[in-house]
Amino acid sequence: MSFIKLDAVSKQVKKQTLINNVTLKINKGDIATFEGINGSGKTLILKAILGLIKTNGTILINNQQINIQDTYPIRAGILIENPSLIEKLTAFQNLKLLAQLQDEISDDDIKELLTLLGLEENIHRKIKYFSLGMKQKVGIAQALLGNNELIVLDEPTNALDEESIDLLVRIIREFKSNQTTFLITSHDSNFINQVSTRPFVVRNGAINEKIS
Ligand SMILES: Nc1ncnc2c1ncn2[C@@H]1O[C@H](COP(=O)(O)OP(=O)(O)OP(=O)(O)O)[C@@H](O)[C@H]1O
Repeated sequence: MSFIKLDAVSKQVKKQTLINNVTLKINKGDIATFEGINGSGKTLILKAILGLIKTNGTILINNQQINIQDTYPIRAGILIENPSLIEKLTAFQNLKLLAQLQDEISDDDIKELLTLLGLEENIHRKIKYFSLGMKQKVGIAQALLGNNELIVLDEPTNALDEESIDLLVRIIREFKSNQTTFLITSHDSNFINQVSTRPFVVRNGAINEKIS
């Protein structure tokens, strides 16, 4: 059984086709990547899979149909577009807010994750003093926090330097070994080549498997 299954998924707004008849299957533990130019439909496809936008067609997660008003059937960590952070709180406090929604995340887990992302010196610093790349790392930490079955990262390399991208590649590979499933959009083919186990190309809202 596929973990994520899309069958003839489409979205039209004012006669414009934004998602064009997408059919695909993703297995548990896959790192599925969606590569495409600006405006090709990468973010919309992630939003559709997460049940954040209404679409035609069928989206199944663990064989359960997704509807926008329903509770999402699995635990998912999400970074879509810009990280949503409270500027007057510290990196630790921002993650703590999220951790409180789940039972089993300790303060040490939060510190460990921020350290893993290279933010150990800034754990207790307010977000308003963070650079763009540092904010992006806290956004990535939000998505990685807890025991998520699915992690969705929309353009995670935005604002990251080369060294930080290498670090992110290592972290994603490490999570993959725990059978976590990733959906990642990027226009950085070098990054995609390093992490992807299921590369897709998005063009005008349509998706094709990337042939290497
Ligand atoms: N709510 C909406 N209503 C109408 N059009 C929309 C809406 N949201 C997105 N679009 C359009 O859908 C297309 C795909 O948008 P999407 O955000 O998925 O692109 P993307 O591939 O993620 O681009 P980028 O790399 O710039 O983030 C774009 O042409 C965008 O203008």
